[in-house]
Amino acid sequence: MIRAIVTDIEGTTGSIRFVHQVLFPYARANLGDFVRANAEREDVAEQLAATRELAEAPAADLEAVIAILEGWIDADRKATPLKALQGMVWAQGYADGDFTGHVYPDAVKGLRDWKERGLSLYVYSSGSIQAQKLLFGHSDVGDLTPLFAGYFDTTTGPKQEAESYRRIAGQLGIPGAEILFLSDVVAELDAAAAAGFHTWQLVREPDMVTGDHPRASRFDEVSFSG
Ligand SMILES: CSCCC(=O)C(=O)COP(=O)(O)O
Ligand SMILES: [Mg+2]
Repeated sequence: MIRAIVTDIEGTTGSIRFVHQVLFPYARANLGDFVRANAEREDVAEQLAATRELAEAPAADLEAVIAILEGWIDADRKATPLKALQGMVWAQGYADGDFTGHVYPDAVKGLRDWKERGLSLYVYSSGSIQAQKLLFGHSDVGDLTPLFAGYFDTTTGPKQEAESYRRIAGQLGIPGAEILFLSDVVAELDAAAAAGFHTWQLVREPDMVTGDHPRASRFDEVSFSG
């Protein structure tokens, strides 16, 4: 019996294209100037220090740290300090109306239906919690944040490690066997399944790697008891 649903974002609730062709290029174009202008801000300084530590570059000056972060964007590295800074940069883009968060119409309907059925909905993305709230708060169809009971990011752990899902279940106070995890990435689904979660893979693009998880191309194809 499923009581809670935890969903990935990129490739699951929204398109990979939006993340890679809108969000990441916006961050790539604006992160340097944002960091230069806000390096003294406490939350920014904290992430710059975390970047130096993760990159094992304690003596890196500001320009060197920016170069490290830009390299991580190019490599799509899910590094927690980069994700935190990207969220801060995207805030400006959403505020200026440069873009809205892409959410598939079937995902909007599915999430609304599941919430109406009494399920608790959560997000687990490599994007920071701030970035998740921005995307759903400024979505193509308006503010979807009232749908969600909570958010998890890589501060809980990497998405491809079972321990991260055990932590999520622990924080929710719900056994993994009563939680459904949705993602497009098999390694994430494998990790969730290893923690006892139910899983469905969203296969929204051609030629995607698939595994041993039930597959759906839309949220209304996802079925479970609960
Ligand atoms: C929160 S929107 C930006 C998504 C992002 O930065 C990312 O790396 C995609 O991660 P996901 O875990 O949603 O596939
Ligand atoms: Mg994904």
